[in-house]
Amino acid sequence: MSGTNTTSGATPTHYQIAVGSLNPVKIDAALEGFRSVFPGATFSATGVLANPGVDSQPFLDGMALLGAWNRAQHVLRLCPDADYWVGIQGGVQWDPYGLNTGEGNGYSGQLQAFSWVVVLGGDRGELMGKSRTVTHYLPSDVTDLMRFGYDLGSAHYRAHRGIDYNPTDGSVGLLTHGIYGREESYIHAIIMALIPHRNPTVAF
Ligand SMILES: O=c1[nH]c(=O)c2ncn([C@@H]3O[C@H](COP(=O)(O)OP(=O)(O)OP(=O)(O)O)[C@@H](O)[C@H]3O)c2[nH]1
Repeated sequence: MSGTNTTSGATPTHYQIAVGSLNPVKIDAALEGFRSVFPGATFSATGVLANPGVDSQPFLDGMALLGAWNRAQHVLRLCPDADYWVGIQGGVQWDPYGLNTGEGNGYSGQLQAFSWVVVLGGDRGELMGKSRTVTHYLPSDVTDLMRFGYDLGSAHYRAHRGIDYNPTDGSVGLLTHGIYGREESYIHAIIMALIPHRNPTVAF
């Protein structure tokens, strides 16, 4: 923590956020999320290469959560002087519900896409908040490519021959025609993951 707490016009408290990624979308989203939850403070965010410890495109909800947690833990070790440590990990999962087939077989053949966010705080990262972004379903051509090992970004790029695919907006930005971008999805999940930090006397 590198500022002074204030009640009367003095410098607002400044906090350092360490984000376990070099991806500017994730770093900017973390900054924006913290600023909206703690409007009386100032923040700066640094991206650090962190090891997710899972596949680059995990195919399971729990593995994406583990990736986000591993990133946050790694950046905590790399940047112990920061005030908050953030891990964000994208993932996909086969939709387990099968409603589109009507067969009740528990498997729809559709892929869901989402990301997990983990935010650590406290003196040694002992306070944890986590949340998942919104979920969207992937087109079948993208899904087919992912069956063959393409990650989400590359599958979109190949399915659309690069046209319209912009990694900053991501899959969600392309499919919503820009109404809802990747950064926005991360910001909303950061805000949710900050609930325990915003309510530090409440047990979760
Ligand atoms: O959360 C997402 N929302 C989207 O709309 C989206 N569109 C594409 N991707 C891709 O999902 C993969 C794993 O994501 P990811 O968390 O590993 O991110 P990343 O590889 O971009 O960054 P990083 O690993 O350097 O931190 C990467 O291939 C991303 O390009 C998205 N992820």
